[in-house]
Amino acid sequence: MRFPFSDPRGPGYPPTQPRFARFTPLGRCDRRFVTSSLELLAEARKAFPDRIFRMVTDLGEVTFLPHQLAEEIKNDQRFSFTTAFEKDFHAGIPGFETAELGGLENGLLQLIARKQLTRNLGKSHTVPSAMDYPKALPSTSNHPEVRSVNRRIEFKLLTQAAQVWTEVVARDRVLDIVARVSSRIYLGDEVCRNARWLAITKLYTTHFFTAATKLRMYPRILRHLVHWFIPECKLLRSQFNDAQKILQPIINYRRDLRSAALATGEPVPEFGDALGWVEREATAKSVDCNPSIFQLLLSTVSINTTADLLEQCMLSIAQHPGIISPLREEVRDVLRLSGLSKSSLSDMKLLDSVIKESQRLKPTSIAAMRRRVEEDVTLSNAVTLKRGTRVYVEASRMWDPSLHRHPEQWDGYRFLKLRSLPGRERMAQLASTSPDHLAFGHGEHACPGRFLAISVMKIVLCHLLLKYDWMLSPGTDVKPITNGILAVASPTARLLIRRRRGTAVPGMIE
Ligand code: HEM
Repeated sequence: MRFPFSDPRGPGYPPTQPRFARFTPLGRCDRRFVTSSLELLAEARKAFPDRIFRMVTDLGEVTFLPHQLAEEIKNDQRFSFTTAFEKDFHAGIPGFETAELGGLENGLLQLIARKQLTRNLGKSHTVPSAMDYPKALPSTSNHPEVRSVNRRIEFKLLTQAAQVWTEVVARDRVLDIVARVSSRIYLGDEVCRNARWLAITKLYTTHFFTAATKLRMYPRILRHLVHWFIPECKLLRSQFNDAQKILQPIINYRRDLRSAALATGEPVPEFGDALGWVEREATAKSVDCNPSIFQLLLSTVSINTTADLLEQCMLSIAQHPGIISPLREEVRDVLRLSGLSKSSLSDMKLLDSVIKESQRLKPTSIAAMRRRVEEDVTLSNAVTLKRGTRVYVEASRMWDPSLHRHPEQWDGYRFLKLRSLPGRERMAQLASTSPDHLAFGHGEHACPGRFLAISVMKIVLCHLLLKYDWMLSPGTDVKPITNGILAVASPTARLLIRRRRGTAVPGMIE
């Protein structure tokens, strides 16, 4: 496999004025003609190994810390994730309401992600739990309960059941599945099949990032005015209004039910989804929270990130078809033994390794731990970072030859093998974070939704591996795209997919 971060426009593309224009080791050097942000970061790292350097980026000037400092800053309150997010995503400007809540000051989102979403993975109102049904029921797709579960959760890549090869755009199909599954968890049965909501939840994040980037091209002082005229910002506002129109009646209905129950002394209904949890937690903490904004924020942090890694994983598997049989074998063995449950998902160690390896080569961001320095800080290497400095930590350990053998190659067994080394078992797991693997961040702000994302990805992959064959469409472009700090799986990659015969496995929904 080629190193995936090469310029998506292909070799020989003429050097352009890059988004990242120059880097300076705290003010010394200047560089101009580099073709991609990834190459520029790599050059800077080579020039200043293990040192701090600065770059001008689409976010303004950013200071990059070497991975050695990740541990030092990871829980330091003077490095704020909140203000970095607010400033980068225009909190306070209409349409960017999620950036305000994204400030995450009230901690509601972290709380829901950490406490409710992770803890309730095994309960009946969440999608993963829905897989527990078949365990307790005869494993036949004709059983009415199984059929109803099947209707509620659709893991279909193809609408038709035909066993013929059909070409699909990987991104579209994967995003579809993740949006449906996530909406089922976040909003319950009422909304998860609402086509208008699904369209919003799939597109909002892309519009959010595009609009934010466009707006950043204007001086901060003008942004409160110009956003009214930027088409992407208009689109964001209209999506926000549409989301409110869809969600508010449900929110009102639930509130009415609760008030009626309180008035009549009946038990107050509990709603086992994120819409219900956030209302309850906000009341308990006495904080204001607009549930529609909360849902959009949840979509922003979770749906595209999960779909992106899932797509990258499917593409990697398609590029290495030798891994498919061992994966199917592992999934089948685990399901036969213990059905689909939270603990059986952790027994799928090869699957875990395959996803982690796909993430290692193409994380969602080429640098990690976005923070803003809130007061002057002198680091252990005697460098002082001034208040207001925007900081990232270098993620290059994931491709470091001193850490990984042939780091440029995809090896689905890499992290499985690492598990067998004394002292490395925990670090080799997909959910673990460390300065060597920063794809979920690290420290206090490390992604609290990763346990949910991992379960969702594993469940979807179990279904896909057992029910479908897939391979790359001839000539399709699988190269990821890097845009500034972001890296996304190829948005145009096409797969050939077909339904498999005779895939019934005990403990698995047909
Ligand atoms: C494969 C999927 C995902 C990836 C790759 C991912 C990645 C990340 C990363 C890199 C961070 C920043 C960490 C840091 O700076 O130290 C983050 C933060 C966060 N993520 Fe995720 N994420 C994913 C899925 C999810 C899901 C499903 C949820 C929610 C259900 C979620 C909720 C959050 C929240 C709330 C934060 C902010 C944490 C804080 O401020 O303390 N993420 N994520």
